[in-house]
Amino acid sequence: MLRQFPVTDLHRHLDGNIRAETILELGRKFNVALPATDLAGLIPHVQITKQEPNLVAFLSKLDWGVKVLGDYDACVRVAEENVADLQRASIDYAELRFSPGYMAMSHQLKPEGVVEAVIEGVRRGMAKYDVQVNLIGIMSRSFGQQRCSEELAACIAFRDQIVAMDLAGDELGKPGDLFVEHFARARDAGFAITVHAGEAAGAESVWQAIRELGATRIGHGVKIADDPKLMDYVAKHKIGVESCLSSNFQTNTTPDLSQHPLKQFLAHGIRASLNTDDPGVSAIDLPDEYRLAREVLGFADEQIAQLQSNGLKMAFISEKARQSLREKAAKRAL
Ligand SMILES: O=c1[nH]cnc2c1ncn2[C@@H]1O[C@H](CO)[C@@H](O)[C@H]1O
Ligand SMILES: [Zn+2]
Repeated sequence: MLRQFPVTDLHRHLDGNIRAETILELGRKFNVALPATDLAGLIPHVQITKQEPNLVAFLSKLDWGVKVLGDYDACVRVAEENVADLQRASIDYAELRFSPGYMAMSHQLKPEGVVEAVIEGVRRGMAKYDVQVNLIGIMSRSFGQQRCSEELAACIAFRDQIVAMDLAGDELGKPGDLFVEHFARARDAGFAITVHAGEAAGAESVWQAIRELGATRIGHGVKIADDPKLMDYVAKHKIGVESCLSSNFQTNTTPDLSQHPLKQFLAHGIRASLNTDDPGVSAIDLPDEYRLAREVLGFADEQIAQLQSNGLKMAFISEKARQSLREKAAKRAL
């Protein structure tokens, strides 16, 4: 990445970035029977070590991280550690997304309490580290409509501290049509909308997310490249595409990364940015993704700068905040 421009990560799951050491410690604390008692033994259960056959297999690697969240303090801790990790990855501004129901479910916590704890952890992290963070609430579609309603209600209860709502999880098993009412409520509450679409399912899922759910940004959107009309639409309407290279390889969405459509997106004038998805689970961070863009997609400085510029434009922040991020990066270049 180019240090003279702001570095953003707009698609980063806080609950897909729980450190393996923390999982071990919290597992001991809350008497959760983990599949291993040491780090080397645990890693294959909580990180991707080889390409997974599909999205759902990939997603199962996030489960141990949330199974050890035994109380609200544990949620505060992982949120604060997430902010520390941002600084380590040289990120200036991140949107951390999380699924309060998923984080709450193993120990019967309340989704509202999880939201409050995550806000507190991020607040503590921002007091310590030179990083700006906004939060995105996730509705985990895999657990159905009722659970998603509860997640939305928990986020609405903290409306002022969450910028957007997202839909994540099993895109094939739980299509977007099941969540039209949820997103109407989310938009009424004033949230911006980003939706995971065109990852496991096809271009029609992206059309649905834009037209029926009101998405102005799309998570992954790999399958946009299959539909020329959608390519034009996304470019014309400045729909932001949150690309995540390693994740797309590991979920088998893009079995050959050199064929990833990010290159076509940029060439078509689509506002696409580079992001991590689940850095802890994928065992990568943002600098690795920029390295892949150069080495596997052959990007030169011009395209790297475009990705960073798109990330800043897509961010769910005010113009004033955007400008202060630009100024911070420009100073660093002197
Ligand atoms: O790449 C992804 N695609 C779809 N859903 C995802 C991905 N990574 C994580 N989650 C989902 O997000 C929630 C936790 O934040 C969980 O529902 C998890 O399954
Ligand atoms: Zn994601």
